[in-house]
Amino acid sequence: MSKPHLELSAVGIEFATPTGSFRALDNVNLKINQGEFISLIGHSGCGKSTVLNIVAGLYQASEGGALLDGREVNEPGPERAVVFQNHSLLPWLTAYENVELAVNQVFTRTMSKPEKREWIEHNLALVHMSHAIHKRPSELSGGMKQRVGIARALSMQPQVLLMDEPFGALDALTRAHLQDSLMEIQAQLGNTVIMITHDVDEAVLLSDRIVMMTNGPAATVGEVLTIELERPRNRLALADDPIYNRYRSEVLRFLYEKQRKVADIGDAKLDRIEPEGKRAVA
Ligand SMILES: Nc1ncnc2c1ncn2[C@@H]1O[C@H](COP(=O)(O)OP(=O)(O)OP(=O)(O)O)[C@@H](O)[C@H]1O
Repeated sequence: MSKPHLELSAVGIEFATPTGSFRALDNVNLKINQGEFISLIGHSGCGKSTVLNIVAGLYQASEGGALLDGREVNEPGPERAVVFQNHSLLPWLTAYENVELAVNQVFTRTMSKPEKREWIEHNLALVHMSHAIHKRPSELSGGMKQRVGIARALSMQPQVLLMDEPFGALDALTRAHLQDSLMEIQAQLGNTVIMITHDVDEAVLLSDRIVMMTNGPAATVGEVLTIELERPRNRLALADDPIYNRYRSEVLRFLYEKQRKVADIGDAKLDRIEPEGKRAVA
C-alpha cells in the first residue's frame, strides 16, 4: 500500500492550565491521501482546532505527531496554509497587497515581478475577486474578505489547505457560494483540504471523508464516514438524494446520540438541532 500523504499518528496533547494539566487529545490517528477533502466535526471544545493547529505546526503534540510526505511537522510552513474563520487580513493593505505579502514570502526568488503580478491576479480571479483587487478589507463584505483570505492561502500553492470554520461567520447564501467556489477550486488544483465545520450539510456536501471526533477531554477520532457521492456535486440535486440524506443522518446520529452528554443539554448549539431537511449544526 502507498504511504499516506498526511498522517497523524498516536497524537496526544496536554495543555498546562492554572488548575493543572489538561489532556485535550488522546491517541488521534488519521491517514489522509493527496487531494482528499476531509471535514472534522464534533461538539464545541472537543479538540478540532487543536488537531488543525498540530498539522499547521502551531502546536506541538505531547505524544505522537503529524507527518507530511514522511517528514515530521514541527513548525508552520507555506506548504500548509491556514484559513481562519475571521479572514485575518491586514487592514491597511488592499486585497491585492494582502495576497502579494504571501506570494513574496514563498516566491521571492523564483518569480519575476510580472510573474508575481499575474499569479496574484490569477488567485484573486479563482475566488471571483477580480473586480475588487484594490479595495481594503474595510471596503469589503465578510464573504469578500473570506474570499481574499482563501486566495492568499491558495497563492502559496500549499499542498495542504487547513480551514478552521472558514464560512462560519457568513450568511447562508454567501456560505453556499463560497462552498461551491471551494469545490471548484479543489477540483481544479487537487489540494488536500482539512476543514473544521459545525455544519453537517457543509461536511457532507464538500467532503470525501468526515472525521467525527468524540467529546473531550482526551478527545479522539470516533468514527470516519466516507462520502461516496459523485463529483461535481450539486447542492440542489443532492437535497432530495436519499444517499446524501443517509450520510447526513449518520453524522447527526453520531453527534446527537453517541456523543450527547448530560452537560451538553444546555448547550446553545444543541438547541439549534432542526428536523430532517433543515440545516443542522453541531
Ligand atoms: N492553548 C491552550 N491552553 C489550554 N487549553 C487549551 C488550549 N487550546 C485549547 N485548549 C482546550 O482544549 C480543548 C479543545 O479546544 P479546541 O479549540 O481544539 O476545540 P474545538 O473543537 O476546536 O472547539 P470549537 O468547536 O468550539 O471551536 C478545549 O477544552 C480547550 O479549552
